[in-house]
Amino acid sequence: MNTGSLGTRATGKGGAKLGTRTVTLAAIAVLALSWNFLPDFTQVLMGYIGLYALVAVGLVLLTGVGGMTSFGQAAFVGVGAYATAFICTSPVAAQLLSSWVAAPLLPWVGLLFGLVIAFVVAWILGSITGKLQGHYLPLCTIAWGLSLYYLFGNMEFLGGQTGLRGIPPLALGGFLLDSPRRMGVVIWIVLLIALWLMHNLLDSREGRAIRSLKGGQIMAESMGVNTAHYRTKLFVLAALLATISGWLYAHMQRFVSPAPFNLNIGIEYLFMAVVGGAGHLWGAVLGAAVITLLKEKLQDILPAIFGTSGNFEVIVFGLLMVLVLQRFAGGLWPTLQRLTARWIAPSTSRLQAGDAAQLDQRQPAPAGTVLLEADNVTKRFGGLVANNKVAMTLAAGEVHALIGPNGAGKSTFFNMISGVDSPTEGSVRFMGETMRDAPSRRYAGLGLSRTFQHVRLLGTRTVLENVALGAHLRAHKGWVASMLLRDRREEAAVLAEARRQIERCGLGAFVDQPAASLALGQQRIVEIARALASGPSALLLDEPAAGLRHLEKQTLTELLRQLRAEGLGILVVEHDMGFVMNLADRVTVLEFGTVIASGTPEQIQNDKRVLDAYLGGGENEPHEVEVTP
Ligand SMILES: Nc1ncnc2c1ncn2[C@@H]1O[C@H](COP(=O)(O)OP(=O)(O)OP(=O)(O)O)[C@@H](O)[C@H]1O
Repeated sequence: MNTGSLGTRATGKGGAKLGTRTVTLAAIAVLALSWNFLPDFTQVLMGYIGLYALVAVGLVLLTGVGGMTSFGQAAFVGVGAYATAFICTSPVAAQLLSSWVAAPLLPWVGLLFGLVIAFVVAWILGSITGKLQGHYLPLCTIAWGLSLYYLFGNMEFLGGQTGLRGIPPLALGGFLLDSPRRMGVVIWIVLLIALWLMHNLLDSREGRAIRSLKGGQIMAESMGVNTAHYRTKLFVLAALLATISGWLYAHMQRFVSPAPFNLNIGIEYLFMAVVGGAGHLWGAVLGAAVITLLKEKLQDILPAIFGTSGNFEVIVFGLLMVLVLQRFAGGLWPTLQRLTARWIAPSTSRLQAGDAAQLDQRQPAPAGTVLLEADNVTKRFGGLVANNKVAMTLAAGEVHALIGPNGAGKSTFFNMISGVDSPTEGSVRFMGETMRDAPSRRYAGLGLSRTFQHVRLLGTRTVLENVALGAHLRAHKGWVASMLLRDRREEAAVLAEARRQIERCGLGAFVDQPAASLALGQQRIVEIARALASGPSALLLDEPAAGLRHLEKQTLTELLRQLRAEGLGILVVEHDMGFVMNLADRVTVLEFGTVIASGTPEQIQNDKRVLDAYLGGGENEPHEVEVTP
C-alpha cells in the first residue's frame, strides 16, 4: 500500500517556504512573549479582539462554510453574559446554590447555565428553520436578536437598562483573573483552542459534510448527509462559541447591560466574519482585529475633524464596509494569503495511508439480482404528466440506458428513483425495500450513488476533497471525535479511497487541484469518482459523456465496463447514441413521459416507433443510428 502523504502538498515554485503551521506557531509565540510588555490599553483592545473573534469564528463556520446567515449572534453573547451575571449576583441564585456550590465556582455554573440556554434556543431555532432554504434562518435570527435585547432591557431581575453589576472575576485554582492583562491571556487561550478544534472539524469527514451544505441540499443528501440535522448542529455550535465569548466578556467587564447585545452588534459580528474572509477561520481573527481597530480609530479621529461629537464612525464605517466588500469580495484573508504565498506555503497533511483504518465495504450482489425496480411510476406537475406509468428495473452487472428526446421525462424519472422527489403514483423498490417518500440519503445508505446532469461539485475545494465526500457514509466518526483528532486513521482511509477512485478514473494528475479549475467533462468524471467512493451497488449517471472528447469517452466506456464486470448495476441517461449503443445491455426509451420501447441496443435501433419519435421521423433508416464500435 502506498504510504505517501495523503494531504494537500505545498505546490509553490522557488526556494524553501515556511509552512502555515510554522508561521502560526511563531505568531502565537511572539504574542505570548510580548504580552507582558504591551501597554494596558493594547491589552484591553486585544482582549476585545479575542472576544469578538470567538463569535466571528462561529459565524465563519455558519456563513462562510455552511452557507447560512445569522444576525442574532450578539443575542447569544448576551445569553452567555447574562446567565453568568445572574448566577453570580442574584440573591435568589445564591440562596438556591449556596449549599451545592462554593462561591468561586459560581461562574462555572453560570457558564453551564448559559450554554444550556443557548443550546436549547439554537436547537429550536435551527430545527424550525433547518429544513427551510433561503431567508428563514436570517429572519428568525433577527427576530430572536430583537426579542432578546428587549427582554434584557425590560426584565427587573436582569437589572433593566442599567444591567447587573458586581460580577466577580474568574478564579483559576486560586489565581484571580481580575485584570484585563490576565483575562486577555485566558481569552486568547480559549480563542486558540476554539480555532484548533474548528480547524480539526473542518479537516475531517464531518467538515466535508458541513461544506457540502453550500453545494445544495440535493447534492449533500445524495452523499448521505442529513442536511437539516447538520444545519441545526452548525447553528448550535456557532451559538455556543458566542455564549462562551459572552461569559468571558461578563467576567472581564464585571458588569453587563443590554447595549452590547443589540441587533447592530449582531450585524457587526457578521461584518467581521465576511470582511475577514467568510470561508477562513483565521479570517475571523483578522476581521475582528480590523473592525475593532478601525472603529477605535474612527471614534478618535472623526469628532476631531467635524469639531463635534456624534456617531460619525457608524456612517464612515458603513461606507468603508461597502468599499472593502466591493474590492475584496472573498474577504481580506484570501488576499493576505495571495500576498504572502511567495514565502508561506500551505502545510502538508501528516496523514499516512499506512495508518488507515478499514472503511465499510458492501458485498456485491450476484449478477442479475434486481437492485432497483420502478413500478408504474407516474409524476404529475399540475396538469403535466412528466412520467406516465414508467416501469423498469436495474440489475447487478448490467448497464441500462434510459434515452429519449429533450423533455421526455428522464431527469424527472431519475429524481423519482433517487429520492429527490416522490412519485405521484406507483412505487420504487431499492435493494428489496419499498422507498415510500424516502430521502436521497436513505437511497445512498442502501448503496445507490449518482451523478448530476448539471455538475454539482464544491468548486473551490480540491478534487480529493470532493471525491472524499462520496465516502461519507463509509466512515462514522462524529463532530467531537473530529475536533479532538480521534478520527485520523479513519480519515486516512477515506482519503486513500478517494485517491484510489480518482486514479482509477484517470484524474490522478488533478488530485490537489480545485474542482472548478477542471474542464467540464473532467468535472463529470470527478462526479463519477465521487459516486464510486461510496462503494455503491447501483450507479445512476446523468449524461456522463456530455462534454467529453472522443478518447475520453472511450476511457469512460472502459471504466463502466469494468464496473459492470465487478457487479455494479449502472443506469445511464445519455443523449450520445454512439456511447449508449456501444455500452448498454438494455435500453429503455421514453417519449412524453411514457416508455415507448425497451430492449437490447439492436432491438432499439430497429424499432420503428423509436426511430419515428426519437430520431425525428420514419424516413430514418435503422442503420442511420450511429454506433461507435
Ligand atoms: N419541477 C417541475 N415543475 C413543472 N414541470 C416540470 C418540473 N420538472 C420537469 N418538468 C417538466 O416535465 C417534463 C419532463 O422534464 P425532464 O426534465 O424530466 O425531461 P428530460 O427528458 O430530462 O429532458 P432533458 O433531456 O432536456 O434533460 C418537461 O416538460 C418539464 O418541463
